[in-house]
Amino acid sequence: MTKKLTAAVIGGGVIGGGWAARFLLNGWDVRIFDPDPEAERKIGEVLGNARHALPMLYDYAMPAEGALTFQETVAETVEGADWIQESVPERLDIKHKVYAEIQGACDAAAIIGSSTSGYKPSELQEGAARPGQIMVCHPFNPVYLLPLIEVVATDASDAATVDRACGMLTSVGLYPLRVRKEIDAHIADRFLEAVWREALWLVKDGIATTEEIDNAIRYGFGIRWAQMGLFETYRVAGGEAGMKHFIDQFGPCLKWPWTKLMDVPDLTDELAQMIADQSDAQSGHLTIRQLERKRDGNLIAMMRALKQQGNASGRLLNEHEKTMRPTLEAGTPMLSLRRTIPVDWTDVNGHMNEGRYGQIFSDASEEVMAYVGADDAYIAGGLSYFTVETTTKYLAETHAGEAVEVHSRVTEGKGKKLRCLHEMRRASDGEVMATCDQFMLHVSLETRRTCDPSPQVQKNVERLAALHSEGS
Ligand SMILES: NC(=O)C1=CN([C@@H]2O[C@H](COP(=O)(O)OP(=O)(O)OC[C@H]3O[C@@H](n4cnc5c(N)ncnc54)[C@H](O)[C@@H]3O)[C@@H](O)[C@H]2O)C=CC1
Ligand SMILES: C[N+](C)(C)CC(=O)CC(=O)[O-]
Repeated sequence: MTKKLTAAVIGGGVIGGGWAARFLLNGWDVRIFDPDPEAERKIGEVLGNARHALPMLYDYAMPAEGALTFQETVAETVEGADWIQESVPERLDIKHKVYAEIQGACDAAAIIGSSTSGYKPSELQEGAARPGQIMVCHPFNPVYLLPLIEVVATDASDAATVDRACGMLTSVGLYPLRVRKEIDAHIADRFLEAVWREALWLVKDGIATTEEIDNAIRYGFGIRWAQMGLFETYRVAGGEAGMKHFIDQFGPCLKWPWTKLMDVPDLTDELAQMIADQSDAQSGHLTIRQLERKRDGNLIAMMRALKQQGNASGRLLNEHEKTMRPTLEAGTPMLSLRRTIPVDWTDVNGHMNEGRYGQIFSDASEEVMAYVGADDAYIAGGLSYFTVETTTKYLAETHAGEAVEVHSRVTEGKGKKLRCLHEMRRASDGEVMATCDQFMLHVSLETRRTCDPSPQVQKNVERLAALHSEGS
């Protein structure tokens, strides 16, 4: 059995709360220290969002949540922890003080990651008892959904420890991007700063409002960036001649006055007020919590689309999900599927579309098939089952964010025939929400006609049918 891991989160604001949720929902125990008397409430709200959102990304149930505790001191928070994530305000003096407290009580083998947006790891390590223990692990908001973590180490860092840190990040569904050389603001924040600077000029110069700038991003290049990034996108934009042609064509523009480059507009009270007023006009009708929910729903739908395509962050989700696939156990009925209903499965009536029930019962039957030996390798060998008839009953409404379980029984299993009765139940109270009587026939994938299963699969199906008829 693998050891249950413990994370210590120091600073539980926007980012610390997101880290806590990411670890907790992946089954780690989490201890938090934050002197803010409101911290528990604020983290509770972030956790509420995360519990609703993160499980929707996956087609299997996530591990059981870890235990969450709030501590009174840094020392009791970090003692014995495997991972310590510092997310205190972006001030070097505060960070140094916190590292001294952390290193006075934590294990020497623990990872200390800093969420810093801009400091170099060598700056963080200055004056530390064990400098090599501290590395930048820079996340993106919301940490519970966005996978990128920029990992930046120094010559004082032990390479094996950095590798171990990256492995631990991967195990909770994150994407550690190793930054080769330390630099202010790592990689991604340099882009964000450049874009932000340009946007401030466009508002100040009266060229565009905050809403128009957001539209320029979300209706255009913002969608492209999520799937191909910058260089692959521009390679395609070069046409058949690719990147070289793109550079020949657009290279000269770099010298034209298209951007303000390093100029920073004076953030006067007047400019700050103008931006705040435009932002209020654009989004002031929604609370921050409502905007967070809207953001999370959009992110989930987009990432699930990439998951289906197996690209970018979607490929990472597919890899991570493999670690969640359960091993079925024979029972009457057998628990064939556990999952959360994603936001993109609902329809005009605000509940799960009937087509998705078909998906759920089909996924459940694939798990039963795999259990009896008709697994991926068997199918790759040219044999499988096809569904020829289903009768589905819809008994209760199913909503996005609800966790459901499918319990399956083999009600007929002879020769080419395999019949299952599936019940989809709400995980929280066991209420049966839908049933599906599914009749399948064994087929050859070469002839696309029925044929007998392999002797082993036939034996397994018969055994399961006998077991399930006893218990029914
Ligand atoms: N907000 C963002 O978009 C992002 C922020 N970051 C980085 O994450 C870090 C934290 O930023 P946010 O969460 O946005 O700030 P925040 O202001 O939301 O949270 C900071 C938290 O630290 C707590 N704190 C203050 N002194 C402390 C101490 N001595 N010990 C423990 N907790 C203490 C505060 O009470 C507060 O809850 C910064 O280094 C920032 O650069 C990284 C990625 C994105
Ligand atoms: C604005 N910011 C520098 C704090 C942004 C980040 O660090 C990353 C993010 O989530 O955008």
